[in-house]
Amino acid sequence: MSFIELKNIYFEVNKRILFENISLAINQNDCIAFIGKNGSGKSTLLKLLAGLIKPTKGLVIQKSKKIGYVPEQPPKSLPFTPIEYLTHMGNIARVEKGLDRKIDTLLTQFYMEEYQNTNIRDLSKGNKQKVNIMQALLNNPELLLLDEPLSGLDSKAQTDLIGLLMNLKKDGGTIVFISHETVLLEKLADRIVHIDEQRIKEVANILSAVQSYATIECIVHSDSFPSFIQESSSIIDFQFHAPSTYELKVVSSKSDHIIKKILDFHGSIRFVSHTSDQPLK
Ligand SMILES: Nc1ncnc2c1ncn2[C@@H]1O[C@H](COP(=O)(O)OP(=O)(O)OP(=O)(O)O)[C@@H](O)[C@H]1O
Repeated sequence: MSFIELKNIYFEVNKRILFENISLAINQNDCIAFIGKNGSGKSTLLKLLAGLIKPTKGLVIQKSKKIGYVPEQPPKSLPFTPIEYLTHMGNIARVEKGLDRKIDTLLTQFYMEEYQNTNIRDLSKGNKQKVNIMQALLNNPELLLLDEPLSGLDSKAQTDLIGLLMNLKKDGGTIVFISHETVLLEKLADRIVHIDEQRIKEVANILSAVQSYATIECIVHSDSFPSFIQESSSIIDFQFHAPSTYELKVVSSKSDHIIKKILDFHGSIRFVSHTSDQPLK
């Protein structure tokens, strides 16, 4: 039996059909990424899995109730410190034993000890996002659902979080996440589900999900990894070649935008080609 299953789901919102007869079986220890363009329904599908919303028609069958959910928006202006907030959230999640210890461990794992008594509304976006993720881990979830977990995190925090998620996966956890970041897709996902036109389709890799992409070879001199590569959701893959030379695969329609970013970064373009890539059937 699947760990969690969507069966013949229809979902309608504001008279718009968002999903039409979709089914998806998720097994224990699967690590699945949802990809798709803005507004395709990724967050809605995650909320259906979390049981936060109900489908118009169809079934969501959950084997475990130990679900952690990381929403897209971190808490913004809560009048609590991380410790107070996590204590409230732990009580709501009915974490009965060892809540204080669990909170301490999470504060350490996320390098948040120095902010434990700072009001959440005074935290940076990245640190708010860390609190957002920590609340989902309080009850040692068997299924973790994350909506754009890397958003707002600096590259060190991103690497730390990816490490934490990889450990959860190694320990048998089941993870479903939405991310535009190729690094997370590459390191974590063993299944990629593309949401498009009210349907879902499992694809072999992220390149299979886009109709066409451009290859841009560029030279960027930088002591650290160029931030725009990391931050751009239009870059679907990259390789580092000779010193300072990068080969980027970008969504075709966004190639001009990425070329501008490279030039803004004082980089230079060596080569651009547009390829039509047929999606896998
Ligand atoms: N409760 C709601 N009320 C009205 N519209 C909604 C509701 N929930 C979702 N929608 C609409 O459904 C569509 C899909 O939204 P959703 O947030 O799931 O997309 P997404 O793929 O996660 O988008 P993004 O990549 O921009 O975050 C959007 O057009 C959104 O406005």
